[in-house]
Amino acid sequence: MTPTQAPTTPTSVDTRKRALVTMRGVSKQFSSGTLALSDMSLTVEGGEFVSLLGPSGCGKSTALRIIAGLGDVTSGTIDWPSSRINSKGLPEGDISFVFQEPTLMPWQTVFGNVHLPLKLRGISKSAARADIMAALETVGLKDFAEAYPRELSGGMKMRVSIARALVTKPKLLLMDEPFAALDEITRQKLNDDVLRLWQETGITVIFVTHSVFESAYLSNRIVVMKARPGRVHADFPLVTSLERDAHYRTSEDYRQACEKVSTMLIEAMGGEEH
Ligand SMILES: Nc1ncnc2c1ncn2[C@@H]1O[C@H](COP(=O)(O)OP(=O)(O)OP(=O)(O)O)[C@@H](O)[C@H]1O
Repeated sequence: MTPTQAPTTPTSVDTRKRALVTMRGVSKQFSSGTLALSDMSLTVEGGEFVSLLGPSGCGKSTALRIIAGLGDVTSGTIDWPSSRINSKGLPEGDISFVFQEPTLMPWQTVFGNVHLPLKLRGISKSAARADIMAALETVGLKDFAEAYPRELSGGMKMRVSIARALVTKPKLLLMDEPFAALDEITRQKLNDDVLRLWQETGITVIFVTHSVFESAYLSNRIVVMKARPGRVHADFPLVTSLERDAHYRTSEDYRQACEKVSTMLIEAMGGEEH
């Protein structure tokens, strides 16, 4: 993947697939007493790119972690209708998580960092080499395999983190504000990278962001959550016949998409502009 090429139109991807994951009436109360989610229901279909937005603290990360099996529900269910379930109650085939911080091991090279998920499964570096190099090529970092994290920019570190998430060839990629700490130009480049990745692999993406602009650029579906306790406030597709590229950012379709997301977000916050 070359970061300078513009991705083709996401709407050309066939999203009329079966439900991949369904949250039904999910509530989550932490031991501190905080009710983070209340009766949240959401179905994500295979091949979708869903952005999850909402007021700060409305439970976006909690929802993502619950989908990833990183936290229990207090009530409700998470179903994987089109997958076989393993002994941990998770679907066979991988779910990968990309966090806001790249969380790389500083003492390991880029290659070693991307190897980690395969190493944890007992796969040696030599056996994993082809998959690691393919993941690095996907994010445009093939030539940096032997570099250490300290030698990389913030955007490159995030690319390594994405490569590490992709190396297991997951069917679901969960991204929790992955680009929030990056400068605007790097963020836009990584947006294009992720779009291209989504189109090339057919992976399903659930992407948490605070950015109306980012969600309107990336997604083919937007889910806006209400203020805590979180649940779905608005859920709508974003359809355009345009390529998502620099021209799209100045188009009427994009302006309308931003306006709609923004309006729903203000509604979800209780109707006031913050
Ligand atoms: N481990 C935890 N223990 C107790 N409370 C928690 C825990 N994790 C999150 N919370 C609380 O649950 C609520 C939802 O948090 P969460 O991080 O899911 O929200 P968010 O929408 O992702 O927030 P932000 O947009 O600010 O990142 C918050 O009030 C938070 O303080």
